[in-house]
Amino acid sequence: MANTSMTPDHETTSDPFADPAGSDRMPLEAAAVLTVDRNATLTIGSEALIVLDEGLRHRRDVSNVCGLLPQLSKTTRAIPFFNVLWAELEDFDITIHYAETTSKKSCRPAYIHYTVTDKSLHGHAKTWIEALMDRAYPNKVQRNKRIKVLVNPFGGQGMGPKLWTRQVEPIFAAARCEMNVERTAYRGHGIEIAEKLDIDAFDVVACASGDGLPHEVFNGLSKQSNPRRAFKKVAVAQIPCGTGNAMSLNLNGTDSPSLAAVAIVKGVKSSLDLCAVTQGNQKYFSFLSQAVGIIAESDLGTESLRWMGSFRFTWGILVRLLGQTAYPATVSVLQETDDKRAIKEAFWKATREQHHAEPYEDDDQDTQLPALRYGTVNDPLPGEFQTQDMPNLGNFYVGNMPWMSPDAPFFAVSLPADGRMDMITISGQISRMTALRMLTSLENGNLINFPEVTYRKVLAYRIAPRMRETSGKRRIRAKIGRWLGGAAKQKEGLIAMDGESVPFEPFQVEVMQRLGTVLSRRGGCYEFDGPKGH
Ligand SMILES: Nc1ncnc2c1ncn2[C@@H]1O[C@H](COP(=O)(O)OP(=O)(O)OP(=O)(O)O)[C@@H](O)[C@H]1O
Repeated sequence: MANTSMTPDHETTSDPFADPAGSDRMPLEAAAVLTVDRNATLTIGSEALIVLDEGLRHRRDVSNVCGLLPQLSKTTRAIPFFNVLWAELEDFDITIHYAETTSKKSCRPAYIHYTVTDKSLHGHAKTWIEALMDRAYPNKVQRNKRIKVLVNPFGGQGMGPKLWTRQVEPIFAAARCEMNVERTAYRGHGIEIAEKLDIDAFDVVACASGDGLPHEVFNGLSKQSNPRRAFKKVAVAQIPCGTGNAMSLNLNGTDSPSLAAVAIVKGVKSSLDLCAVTQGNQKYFSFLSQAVGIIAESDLGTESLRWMGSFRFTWGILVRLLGQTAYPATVSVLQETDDKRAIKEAFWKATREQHHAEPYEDDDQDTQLPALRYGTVNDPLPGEFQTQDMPNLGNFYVGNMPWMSPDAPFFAVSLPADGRMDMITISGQISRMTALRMLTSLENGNLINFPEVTYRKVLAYRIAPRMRETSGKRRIRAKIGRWLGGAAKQKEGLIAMDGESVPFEPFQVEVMQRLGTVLSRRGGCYEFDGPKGH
């Protein structure tokens, strides 16, 4: 309970604790408590806003303090500052909007309304509201974000528009965000919208979709006349409404649309490495992952299992692991290290330092995209690349974020802006027992600790996948696997780029450090805290 004896004196202009900068704002200690009337006190605590309302004990009608009290006997409530969406004073009326937690996976907007009865408290109430807003929106968090919202009407199981209207829009509105909403009408529409976006009119593009639409938005921004500035100016965010919601899991820390909405409102602008991909004559950007082999098939080859939701991905892997499928390829890599101990140490160090990191700076003077340092997939292979033929490759997976789906943090030591991609390769010939152990350890981020897993930090790579040979037993196993795994018979192998299918052809990738901008809940780091084991 708050110490209500701290109630400060009324408004004063000669406060001994006054801000030395000469602002007329009262220091926090003085502003911490506001007695609204005889019974109600609002206190700015260290972690939360504490509401004491003794009057409610005697009141039958509590509807005007929506969401304040689950039971009449309870007269106090702590609202984390993170959940405070907006606070304002109009004449003598205080309204505090906040996100009320309704379950582990959802919240809804609620508000508290009080009238300041002691008129002489007006000045203090104003200062108090400002102090509360400073706590609710610390330094690096922008208020009143101007958000371009893209809604994919077919995202996930077609629930996108409903989730947006019911769970997200009311939270953005309560937080006084400006919104401009547009439904995507066809594949590639997100690219066009982002390409033509007035980057001075918006701070954020939020995609109510799976990971496909954010991928399109990054690529649309790259086509702006001043792409470097577009990337810096506009943060890309995801409102998780798809089947693959990795971006939101990693940056908002949730795949719940309502909780993600609060994370976006409170999101801190942060840099993100982007991967420049060349394939054939195409050039585009990938923000999340590139997969050849088992993961691509588990992601793209399980369309008929959409009813399983995100579990279809895990199921797809499981079935294929049991089939010991190999996906042959030639892989050329410019790697920084494959020393797992060094990789983990660098991760912990970066994570510790993140707490003292400088705020995001938009000081990039360049206007155009950085040139490709290693050429395209059509150029001769750069001398620094090390080439390996991998006839028994089972899993080739490159990621830029830890979680690829809920409970699947494949890239446990991935960092958002280290200028490195995390590359995992696993042989297709590991025993089924080991494969199962890997799958069950995945949740804790311990895949990296398996000796059978090669985990590298890389700057660039090229991969030329080949069709796999299927004969005898393998063909039968593949058939059973396809049937169980929900895959149609396909002539070619599959490559997944941010979860979307691209042609089964060689491609080359290089990382462009800090090129993209996103919103992150804690600022500059992902929500996964690293491998749980060691
Ligand atoms: N109106 C539309 N009609 C058809 N396709 C669309 C439409 N709007 C968006 N798309 C496309 O749908 C693709 C997938 O989008 P998104 O990721 O939002 O959905 P999803 O169902 O969750 O997919 P995933 O399973 O890849 O996560 C994107 O490539 C996007 O271009």
